[in-house]
Amino acid sequence: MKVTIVGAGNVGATCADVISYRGIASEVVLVDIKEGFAEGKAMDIMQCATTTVFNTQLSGTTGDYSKTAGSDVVVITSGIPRKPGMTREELIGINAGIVKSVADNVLTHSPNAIIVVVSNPMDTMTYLTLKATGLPKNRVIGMGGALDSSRFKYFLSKALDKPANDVQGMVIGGHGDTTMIPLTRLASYNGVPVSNFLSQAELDKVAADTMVGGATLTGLLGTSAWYAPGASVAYLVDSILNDQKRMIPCSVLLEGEYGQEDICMGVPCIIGKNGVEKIVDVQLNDAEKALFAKSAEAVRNMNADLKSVL
Ligand SMILES: NC(=O)C1=CN([C@@H]2O[C@H](COP(=O)(O)OP(=O)(O)OC[C@H]3O[C@@H](n4cnc5c(N)ncnc54)[C@H](O)[C@@H]3O)[C@@H](O)[C@H]2O)C=CC1
Ligand SMILES: O=C([O-])CC(=O)C(=O)O
Repeated sequence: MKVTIVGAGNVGATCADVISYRGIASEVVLVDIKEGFAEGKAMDIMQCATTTVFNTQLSGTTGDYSKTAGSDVVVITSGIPRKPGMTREELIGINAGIVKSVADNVLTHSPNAIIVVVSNPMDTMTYLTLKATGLPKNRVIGMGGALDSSRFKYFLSKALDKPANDVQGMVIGGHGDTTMIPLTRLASYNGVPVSNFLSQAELDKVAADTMVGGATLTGLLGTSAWYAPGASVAYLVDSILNDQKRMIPCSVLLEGEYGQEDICMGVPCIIGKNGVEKIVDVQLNDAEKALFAKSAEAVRNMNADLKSVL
């Protein structure tokens, strides 16, 4: 199975690294626009093959998309990340043009690929990719909810003082500082509702910390995060390539689901070899429905800015 990752920067290279050492794909091609950068990242990761023990074949190219031909999955991480104090939405001006041209290039050589969109503002970039390529909706998947959910579980585990892998939880809605919806009502500690252990004030703090999880890391690091983002993309790619049919919140085209039309937003999806195989309809309560509608309004306003590129 072959994966192309466009953008060999922090997130793209971390994703390639995780895919390799976990043996998720047999071949990974990194593409970047910066001369020699993807080649260098691929060589550096390949030199781990005998110490972390993997057989994945990695290569890099500066913009030669013929090397990506026949990819099963293409991950788009190309574009700029935010700096402290910025929102993801402020990246649209530069990233929209990059994502659109990259999507065209990859499809020329891999017409059957499933595309995973990572570049921010991710929900809008996913919508752009879908509209610009005309691909069926099962083949364009925005990655955000997997990451936001892993952060949610991290903050829950800290509040509970229990291992993160014993915590279940999900974040839906937009992948933005104010648009994410951590579903605290449905989160559990090994199947027991977390409200059995945490007060409403503690749960509210977990939700608030989750929503600004990316901004907090950007403030600490000076650029946005990459370890958890790269690993989250690899987790999603694994479910596609190995047909695991995991339920993962992803940004996908909604056509009436969750009361929304013509918008890509985070909802729980079954992810398998066909990409998005099913959107799972979770019964939200009235407060959650209102948050989802508000989140959709913000994402829709952002999508309106795509008029110049679409
Ligand atoms: N959806 C999500 O959950 C997350 C999204 N992101 C987003 O992912 C994107 C990448 O973030 P980082 O890897 O940290 O940035 P980075 O700056 O480390 O890497 C981006 C790479 O894209 C390359 N690039 C730019 N234009 C290109 C083009 N036309 N073709 C090929 N390569 C091109 C750059 O040369 C650079 O190496 C950002 O937009 C960031 O906001 C980051 C983390 C999580
Ligand atoms: O915060 C950012 O800009 C990058 C991102 O999407 C995340 O880490 O969640």
